[in-house]
Amino acid sequence: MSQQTIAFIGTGNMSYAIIGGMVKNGFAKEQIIATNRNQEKLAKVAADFGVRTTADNIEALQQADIIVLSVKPQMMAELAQSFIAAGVDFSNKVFISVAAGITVKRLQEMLGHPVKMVRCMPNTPSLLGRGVSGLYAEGTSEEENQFIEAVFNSTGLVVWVDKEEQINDIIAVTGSSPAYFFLFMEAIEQKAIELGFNAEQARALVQQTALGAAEMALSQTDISIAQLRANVTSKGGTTHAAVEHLKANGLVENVSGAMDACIARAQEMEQEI
Ligand SMILES: NC(=O)C1=CN([C@@H]2O[C@H](COP(=O)(O)OP(=O)(O)OC[C@H]3O[C@@H](n4cnc5c(N)ncnc54)[C@H](O)[C@@H]3O)[C@@H](O)[C@H]2O)C=CC1
Ligand SMILES: O=C(O)[C@@H]1CCC=N1
Repeated sequence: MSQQTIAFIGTGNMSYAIIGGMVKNGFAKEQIIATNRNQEKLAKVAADFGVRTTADNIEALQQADIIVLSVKPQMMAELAQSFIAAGVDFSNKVFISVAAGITVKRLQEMLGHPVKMVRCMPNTPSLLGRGVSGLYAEGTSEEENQFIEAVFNSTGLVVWVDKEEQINDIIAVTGSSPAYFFLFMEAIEQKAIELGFNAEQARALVQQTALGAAEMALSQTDISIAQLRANVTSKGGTTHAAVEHLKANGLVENVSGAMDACIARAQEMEQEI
């Protein structure tokens, strides 16, 4: 299994990050094929990682044992159709879809076969080896799952889920959530500028504080996140005033509502695509 060839079809942001992690973690470059319609993007992947590249999806499909479907959800049906039209026997290959909002059943319908299918929900910090990937498998062997786990371990933390619908929960908790943190950072950055810091200072201040807070959580897992917050919050002090304002204005309920909206959108996409 370790010598399997893996093809990334539609190597954009997400697959670029996964390939980067694999190469850094000792997967053979010859084992990895990246495709894209866009030659510039392909040239970047080739230059950065030295993996095999091609604009021909069918060539990659033929040569690989594992196919990572990594185009936008709305492009998936057209891609699957082109696989069928090429007349390649792919019924024994393992497919991994990183697309949000397309079920295994729907992917199999698109491909016209009950192929072995893994759904993966990664996130963009995978680029730095700090990602989280949720995995759900149907029809794969233990050996295949181990290989796939090793692939995604090279980009960060891996969590398997037993039920497919939990992939939508993973989207809310880790797939989309880097954007929630970025929004919070943007809000602090914007206010810092309003307070008179220049743009460069505001960016430096917010990113260093976010990194410091994340590293404190990472390095002190024996202390709850609530306690880490309490440790900043002096009784009757400034942090207390700020945190109470956020709470009174519904921050916690808002985050919960945002995550529900994320899951609802994934479910809606399952009906649309
Ligand atoms: N960006 C994110 O944070 C996450 C994205 N995803 C999923 O990953 C998938 C890809 O997302 P991104 O990488 O952000 O998108 P992206 O747009 O950066 O990458 C997709 C790439 O596919 C190429 N492409 C489109 N059709 C093609 C075709 N027929 N043949 C070859 N190449 C083709 C495009 O040129 C593009 O570079 C989506 O399905 C999304 O749901 C999953 C988790 C997180
Ligand atoms: O926004 C999206 O639909 C994708 C899935 C998770 C992150 N980006």
